[in-house]
Formats: sequence, C-alpha cells, structure tokens
Amino acid sequence: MTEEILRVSDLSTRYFTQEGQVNAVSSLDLGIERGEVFGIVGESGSGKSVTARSVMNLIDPPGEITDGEIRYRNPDLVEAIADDHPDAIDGEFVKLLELPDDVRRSLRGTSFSMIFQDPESSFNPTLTVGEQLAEAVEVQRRASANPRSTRARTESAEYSLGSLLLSKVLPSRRYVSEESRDRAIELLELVGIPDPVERADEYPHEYSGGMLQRAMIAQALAGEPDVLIADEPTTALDVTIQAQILDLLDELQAETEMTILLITHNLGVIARMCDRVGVMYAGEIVERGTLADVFDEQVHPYTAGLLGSVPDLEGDAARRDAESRAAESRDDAAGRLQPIPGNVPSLLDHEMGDRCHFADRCPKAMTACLEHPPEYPAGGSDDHRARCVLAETEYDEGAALSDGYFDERERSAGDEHAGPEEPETEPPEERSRQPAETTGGEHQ
Ligand SMILES: Nc1ncnc2c1ncn2[C@@H]1O[C@H](COP(=O)(O)OP(=O)(O)OP(=O)(O)O)[C@@H](O)[C@H]1O
Ligand code: NI
Repeated sequence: MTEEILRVSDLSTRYFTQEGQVNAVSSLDLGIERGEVFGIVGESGSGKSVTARSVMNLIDPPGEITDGEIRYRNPDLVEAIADDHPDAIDGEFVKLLELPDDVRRSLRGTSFSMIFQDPESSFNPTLTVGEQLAEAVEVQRRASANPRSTRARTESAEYSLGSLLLSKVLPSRRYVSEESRDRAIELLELVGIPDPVERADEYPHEYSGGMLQRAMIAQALAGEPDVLIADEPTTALDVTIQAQILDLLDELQAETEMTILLITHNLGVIARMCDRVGVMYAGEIVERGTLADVFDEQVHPYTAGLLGSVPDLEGDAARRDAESRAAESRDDAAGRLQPIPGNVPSLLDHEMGDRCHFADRCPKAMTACLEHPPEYPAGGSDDHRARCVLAETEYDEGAALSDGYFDERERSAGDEHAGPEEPETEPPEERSRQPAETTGGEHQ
C-alpha cells in the first residue's frame, strides 16, 4: 500500500526584484508517495529548482514562499513537536511552513536531503571529504539519539553549524566520533568510491567531477533522509559518468526505499528513473501522470513539444510507446528536451497575463486559451492531469488564434515596443486583465 510522504498544496514562491514580482512558482500542487521516484522536467527557468528549494526551506531573499502548504508525513516527528508546535500538526503530517526555522533546519539531512548539479557547492574546500561526511553522520546520530526531542534535533543542527565554524580553526576530528568516521568510509564505499580509506583523507579538489558527485550523494545519504531531492544531479557530467551515477541512485533507492524527487532537463533520465512525472512550465505543473500518461498519452502541446512529437491533429499519429522512447533516450542526446519555437515566458507578474502561459508558443492555441486553464483530468491513469483545454475539448481550427496574435498584442503590452497603434485590435476582455499599473504611465 502506498501513502503520500509529501504533499505540496497551492505553493507559490515569488521573488521581489527591482524589475518587479517574479512568479517563480504558482499555485503548485504535488503529491509524492513513499518510496517512489517522482520526476520534474521542464525548460530552463520553469521553476523546477525553486520548487525543490521551497520544499527544502532554502529560499533566500528577495524570494519568499507567499502561499500554500507543504505537508510531510512523519508520525515520529509529529510526536516530537506535539507540545511545542501543535498548530503544525495535521494527523500524521507535519505542516512544514508552520514550523520555526530552527526546527525546519534540523530536518535537513535527516528528513530531507538535497543533491545539486554542482557538487563543489556542497563541500567546504578546506576540509577533507571524510571529515565532512563524518560531520553529516554525526548530525544524524545526535538527532536520532533522542528523536522525540525537538531540542536534540535543533541542537544537532546548531552543533553542526558551530563545529563547521570551529573546524576552520581547529581540527574537526576532535568533534566527531570514531564511529562517525568509520561510517563516513562506509558511505564512500557504498557510493562506489575506490580506496575509500585513502580517499576519505583527500580534499574535494582532489576528486574528479564524477567522484565528487558520488561523495555528495554519500553526504546526502549520511543522515538517512526520508526524501532525497536531486536537482540535475548529472547534467554537469559526461555521458558515461551520468549513467553510472544514475545506476547508483537507482541501486540506493531500491536498497533504502528512499523517496526521490528528481529534477532534470533530460526526458531519458525521467523515462529511466521515475515512476511519475510532472512537466513544468512558467512556474506551474502543466501535465502530470505516470510515465505512460506523459510519454504516450500526453495532452498538453508543451509536453508534446518537449518530446519532439509532431503536433498531432489527427489523434494517434504522434503517440509513442513509453518503453521504446525510454530505450531510445538512453544512449544519446535523444533524451534532451526538444527546443520549442518561441521564448521562455517572462515570469514577471505584470507581464504574465491571465491566459494559458504557453498559448503564445502553442501550435493549437484557441480563443479558450485566453483564459488561464485549471488542471483537468486527462484521460490516462487516475493521476493523469493537464492544465490545458485540450483535455476537455477537441482542437477546433475555427477557434484557433491567428498566427502572430500574441506578437502584436504582447509587444504593445511590453515596454520599448509600446505604441498607440495596437490597442484598438485587443479584445476588450483581454485588456481588462492587464494590471492597471502596467497599462498606465509609460504605455500611454
Ligand atoms: N534569486 C532569484 N532572484 C530572482 N528571480 C529568481 C531567483 N531564483 C529564481 N528566480 C526566478 O525563478 C525562475 C525559476 O527558476 P528556477 O531556478 O526554478 O528554474 P529551473 O526550472 O530550475 O531552471 P534550470 O533548468 O535552468 O535550472 C527563474 O526564471 C527566475 O526568473
Ligand atoms: Ni534549476
């Protein structure tokens, strides 16, 4: 029986920049089951990393989670925080956004771990890899020594931070137990690093990219996390090493039954690793479902575009078998996202409009797409959903938006091209959707 370990509801994360409010993630829903590998795929800038960082509580100013809830199922944690934070509890779930920062920080490493594209960022260059892994193990030991105490958890996080600072002036060896050092070596062995005893004494710069990636995975596993978030874990590596790292993640996942949220540009990686997938565009999941739903029965023209399917006006012509697609994507660049004509959308609030955000690049845009679509059931498995009117209605050429429809309109809504000639052709209901402050002033 499966159960949800993580439930993200209506999550919005904004960046308040000089240029305006950036809607990096908007009203995002996401449910991840214990033990599954859930993939998020999408073009650059679609909000994948911001989603991951929101779950990890790693959003820094000027960013802010402005809305939503993130629930994490962990009955032990529920018990541990029951006295101090009753408002953060919902049955077996803990509402992460209701927890104070120190408690959330204490969940890092032990409940949630994250691996990044760039392993250098996860290591301190002045400490050996072994020392840093031992440190991560030590944090976990302290937290699990008394899992029912929030104090133990938070102190272990502070301890870790404090000892990290101290370790810059004193040998950190003094602050970690022999057991933790032994475990660090075991972890290096677990992730396939040869001669782990010797390698433990080396510094990060002495590792190759692939080896450092493995070491980062070891570091992420040191706390035996429930959920591992892997953000483009292999993009920076060459193809052979990529495959090895994915094999490693696969093995570790099978062994530990860890839940993985895997973020990637590469559909081959999704096909090979994931159980379910969400396709992101402009801060939203625009299509989600099982691999078969998304690879084989996709509804959203954006998904089809990423897969490189020819826009399919007939019905079945562009359908592909997910398995053969997966096999095909494995060996070469076939898993790379196909470039889609047009520009990645601006996520600036005053430039986004209230339409389907993909409509300006969509080969099947219709007048209905001038309204922002909700998520519709999309005809595949029970989990299959698409934020596209095509989930509900057939494509109707008679209702198609003219070529260049958005070029004309949005140029006038933009800044330097603004001119008095275009607004006459705008449907009045569209014009009223523009926020008042952008249509005023400079455009008139
Ligand atoms: N520190 C920041 N300041 C301002 N805007 C930001 C910041 N970080 C992210 N954003 C905005 O959030 C959007 C989504 O970024 P995110 O990093 O989540 O994209 P992504 O899907 O992970 O892309 P990539 O595949 O390139 O990693 C960006 O396009 C950017 O506009
Ligand atoms: Ni990213």
